[in-house]
Amino acid sequence: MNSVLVTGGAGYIGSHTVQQLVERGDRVVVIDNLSTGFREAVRGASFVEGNVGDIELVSRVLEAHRVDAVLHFAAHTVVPESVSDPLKYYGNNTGNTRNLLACCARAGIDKFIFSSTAAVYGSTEAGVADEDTPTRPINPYGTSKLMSETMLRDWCATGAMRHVILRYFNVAGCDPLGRIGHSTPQATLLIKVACEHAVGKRPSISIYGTDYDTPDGTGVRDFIHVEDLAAAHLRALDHLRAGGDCLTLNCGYGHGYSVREVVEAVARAAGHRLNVVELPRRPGDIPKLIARSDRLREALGWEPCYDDLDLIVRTALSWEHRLAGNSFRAASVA
Ligand SMILES: NC(=O)c1ccc[n+]([C@@H]2O[C@H](COP(=O)([O-])OP(=O)(O)OC[C@H]3O[C@@H](n4cnc5c(N)ncnc54)[C@H](O)[C@@H]3O)[C@@H](O)[C@H]2O)c1
Ligand SMILES: O=c1ccn([C@@H]2O[C@H](COP(=O)(O)OP(=O)(O)O[C@H]3O[C@H](CO)[C@H](O)[C@H](O)[C@H]3O)[C@@H](O)[C@H]2O)c(=O)[nH]1
Repeated sequence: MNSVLVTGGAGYIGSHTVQQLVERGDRVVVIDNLSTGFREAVRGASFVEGNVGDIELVSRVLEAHRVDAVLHFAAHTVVPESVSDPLKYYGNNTGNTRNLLACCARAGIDKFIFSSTAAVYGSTEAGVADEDTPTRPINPYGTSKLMSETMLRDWCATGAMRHVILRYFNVAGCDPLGRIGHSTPQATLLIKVACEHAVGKRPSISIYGTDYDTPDGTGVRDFIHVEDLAAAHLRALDHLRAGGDCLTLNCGYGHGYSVREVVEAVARAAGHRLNVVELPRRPGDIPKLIARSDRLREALGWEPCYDDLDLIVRTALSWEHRLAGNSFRAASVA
């Protein structure tokens, strides 16, 4: 039986996808250097610790596990860090993706699913993006991902490979059964940070900017539950295995919530007030970004199961309690 290679499978989104693949009976091998991932998050799959840019190592794994498709999650993901250290991002996100593609070429692998980001769009006029919206990233993280997209399309144009590029919007929430979650150290993402405050790991939650041209003055984002996003990867894999064409797809629900609404949802889930500090806008933030995600639904037959802010927040908070060693309602959050 062939295997799927999942790079970055010990990380937040990769581990949820590995779990779904394993649960439905796919054979999976993970390569992860554990720079931000966790060995114990990889359950039921083979695990190889190493760098996805290491051509010899990756080539050995592709051959030994008879890999027929690659899901490429491994990357650095912190936007402000990409501004202060852009070469780190071009090296890991773009350079290492090039090496991985070279290994696939050598091994004759013809199916590739790539973790891209809504950050490739930058600031859009109406705060909404479909896949044909011009890509104008405003930070090196977004550019490093866009460069990988271009490289992948160019390689696929030779006929050697077919791809699905998934552009994730704001990913949040955790496995509703509490087996794995979002453990990234020094997290900066809103729902994770707010939940860390709710369990007492941080003294407050900051709202960056209350003067945007949005209904309540705070930023608006399209939050997608990690389980729905993982499910989109499985459908993308099936699409490629069935001989489907190359696709670029937004991954979001098509509607958004404001930062203030998110903070209120976390307070509701926690059952107590939060210490909210209102601060000026965070440099580089855009007011609003919502996905048009009709193409994902039409091309892959994907339908969300967790499109509910309170549910997203409850699963995230439940995991945060587990990390903090508190008792929690893991099995009942869904
Ligand atoms: N979290 C989000 O909201 C979001 C949004 C858009 C896109 N993405 C993309 O999704 C993917 C996964 O992100 P995540 O949130 O799960 O982050 P994460 O940091 O939890 O996962 C990344 C994983 O890749 C591993 N890794 C990094 N560089 C590696 C290398 N050179 N070799 C081997 N392993 C390496 C890390 O150890 C980690 O396990 C990334 O490509 C990211 O750019 C995430
Ligand atoms: O402590 C916080 C954290 C965030 N925010 C606000 O919450 C919103 C969302 O911010 P996040 O940092 O959670 O997410 P971003 O929208 O900045 O970016 C995320 O989603 C992008 C896609 O849209 C990229 O994929 C990127 O990798 C990922 O960091 C923004 O208005 C931000 O200012 C706060 O007010 N306080």
